Amino acid sequence: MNAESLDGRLLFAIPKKGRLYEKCLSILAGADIQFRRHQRLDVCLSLNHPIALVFLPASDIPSFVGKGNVDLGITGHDVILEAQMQNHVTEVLRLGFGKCSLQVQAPESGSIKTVDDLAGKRVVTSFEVLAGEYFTQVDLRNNLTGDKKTQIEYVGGSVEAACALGLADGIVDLVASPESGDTMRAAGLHAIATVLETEAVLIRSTTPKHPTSRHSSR
Ligand SMILES: Nc1ncnc2c1ncn2[C@@H]1O[C@H](COP(=O)(O)OP(=O)(O)OP(=O)(O)O)[C@@H](O)[C@H]1O
Ligand SMILES: O=P(O)(O)OC[C@H]1O[C@H](OP(=O)(O)OP(=O)(O)O)[C@H](O)[C@@H]1O
Repeated sequence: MNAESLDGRLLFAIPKKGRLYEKCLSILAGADIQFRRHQRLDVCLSLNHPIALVFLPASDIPSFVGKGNVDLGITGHDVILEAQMQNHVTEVLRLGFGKCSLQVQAPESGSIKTVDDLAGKRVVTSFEVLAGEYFTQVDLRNNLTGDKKTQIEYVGGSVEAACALGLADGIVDLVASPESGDTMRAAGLHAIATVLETEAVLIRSTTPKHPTSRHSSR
């Protein structure tokens, strides 16, 4: 595949794996967007529409869309805020799946019952921007400055293991809503605050990079 084969096509980013993947495939099927995904190839041309599907990590989609490298995408509202791309993408439609809450959690058996109990301690998360913003406010109201401030540490996954392993006093992680919380409970954690509610959204670039050029040959 080369750049010319994308000429005249709408580029549509889809999460390549994970929690949103299967639902996205259902949406494509429901819209009769037909494609054949070859093994190891992350760009596929639709067989019946002037569309190219680009399979990307959910966390990269806000930046690809926000910078105008692709035209449309599906990802989580949480991921857009974490990537700090909210001023560069427009959320066109809420999709009603991928619903979950980003929550502050602590060991159920311990003494931490509120976020103020966690202030100045160690928090592990994959959402270091959102957790950082949240605990900046917590630190301010607890008058914590300098090296007294809450320490936010990034991990790429399996966040809920951090407390049991002695890496953290609390975590910030996603909990499915309204249903599950199974991962949190299995790790002996309980939620003490909600940072935000999120779901999957359809996004487009607020300022498309090439508003006409790629589609000019149509
Ligand atoms: N348990 C869940 N229930 C519903 N939606 C979820 C859940 N966990 C995550 N999501 C949504 O799906 C998005 C992608 O999360 P997922 O865990 O699938 O990441 P991933 O694509 O596997 O990437 P990574 O490799 O970084 O974990 C999240 O940002 C969130 O919007
Ligand atoms: O409320 P629950 O139904 O238990 O879902 C919550 C879990 O789902 C997500 O992780 P995921 O399973 O996608 O894997 P990850 O931890 O590797 O990101 C999230 O990070 C939690 O761990």
